[in-house]
Amino acid sequence: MSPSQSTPLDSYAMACRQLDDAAAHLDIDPGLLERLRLTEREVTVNFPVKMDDGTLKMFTGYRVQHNDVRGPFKGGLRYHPDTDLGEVRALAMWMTWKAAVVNIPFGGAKGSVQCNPKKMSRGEVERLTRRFTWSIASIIGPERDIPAPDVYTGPQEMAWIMDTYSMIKGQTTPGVVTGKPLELGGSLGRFEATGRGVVIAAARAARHLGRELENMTVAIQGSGNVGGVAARYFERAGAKVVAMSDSGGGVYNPQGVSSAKALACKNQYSCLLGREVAAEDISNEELLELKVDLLAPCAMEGVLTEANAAKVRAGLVVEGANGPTTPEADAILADKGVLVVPDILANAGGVTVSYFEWVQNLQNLLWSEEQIGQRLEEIMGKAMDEVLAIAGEKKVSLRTAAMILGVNRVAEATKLRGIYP
Ligand SMILES: NC(=O)c1ccc[n+]([C@@H]2O[C@H](COP(=O)([O-])OP(=O)(O)OC[C@H]3O[C@@H](n4cnc5c(N)ncnc54)[C@H](O)[C@@H]3O)[C@@H](O)[C@H]2O)c1
Repeated sequence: MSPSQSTPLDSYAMACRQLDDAAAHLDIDPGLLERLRLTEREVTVNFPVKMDDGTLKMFTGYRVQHNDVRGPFKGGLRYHPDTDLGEVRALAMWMTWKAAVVNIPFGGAKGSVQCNPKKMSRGEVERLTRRFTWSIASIIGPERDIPAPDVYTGPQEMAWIMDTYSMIKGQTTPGVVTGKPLELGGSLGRFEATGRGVVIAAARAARHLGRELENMTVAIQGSGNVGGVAARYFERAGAKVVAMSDSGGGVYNPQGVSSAKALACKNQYSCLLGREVAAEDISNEELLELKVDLLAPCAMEGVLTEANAAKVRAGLVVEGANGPTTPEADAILADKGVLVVPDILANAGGVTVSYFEWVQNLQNLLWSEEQIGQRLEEIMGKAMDEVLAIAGEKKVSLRTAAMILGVNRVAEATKLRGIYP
């Protein structure tokens, strides 16, 4: 497998390009660089699910394990009709660097199933989740590879994974997944962790620009786990959320959009409606080009591209989503003087509190919400400081600086371990 063989959706090529940009600042042996570029294991499974109407339907799922040199593989599980192996490879690689940037002893992995859960019943999603878990059970486990929620999966899917895995093993094994419901060993603060971390990163970045979040205007793409929670925390920090969106489009009001109302609307109608939240309806494309202080893409990858980056009017972009900015867009934004806080730093709150959840599961401990919040602030704050220092010293973007920090940690750990057998 090489970057040139990656799929037309160029997430993996994009991830490799970011790796090369960082490697240019590091003294890495070419063989080692090749090792870091390649994934360690890629599993594709085709599996049957009995649908509600009695028919049998085949689904395809992936689990890609990029690197476990610093600790067990770790990464989310996505349910999406457009997912493919190239996307999952990239997402797995980004997980490796992300865990290293926040200095947490995990490697990187990712999984996905090609499906549209919005068009499936709860029973169908449960059967799909359980059969997929069964199909990959031999390569996951609390000391091996620990999935977590990602796009269109959440605590309920994690509960089914935990239950299926526990049944296979003959013993209750909460540590096999993170992002579980609290009743099953989930951690306080895990649901909020990624969105909360986005706001911690945004606050530090704003301060770096000589500003505070208070009164800053914010546009958020995506109002799921990451975007929805980030909106609440931005409001708590005194920022004014003026636009939010989901896959169907967005809403905008320069005087502010109440995140509580927007999320209630989404709950009731499964979409955002301007008339319900006293705002104007806008498209996702328009949201990205709004005149705001801060733009937080919190949905899918590849939304800021060569085609629209020049039209971004925000001075600060904080990436809640993984891979929302292509390398071409990165260059355009840098030229315009837009500060981009990269995904592997900005959304690392999720993996950080996942680590807390895993540690609590392995030790049968329960930490308080206060402990979790405090440790999250410390870890995210330290990573932000380290990345800002590298960016200043080497005169590189925050993305390249974060990659330098993460890749170097993985490279050093790899050298120390050596090759066996
Ligand atoms: N959940 C986590 O802990 C976590 C951690 C780190 C990074 N991420 C990343 O954050 C992003 C969002 O994940 P999530 O967990 O919030 O998922 P989610 O399923 O909870 O929410 C996804 C949101 O994106 C919207 N969306 C989907 N397709 C869209 C499109 N084409 N245009 C605009 N909006 C669209 C959906 O309507 C929804 O509001 C993904 O890139 C994911 O990999 C998630």
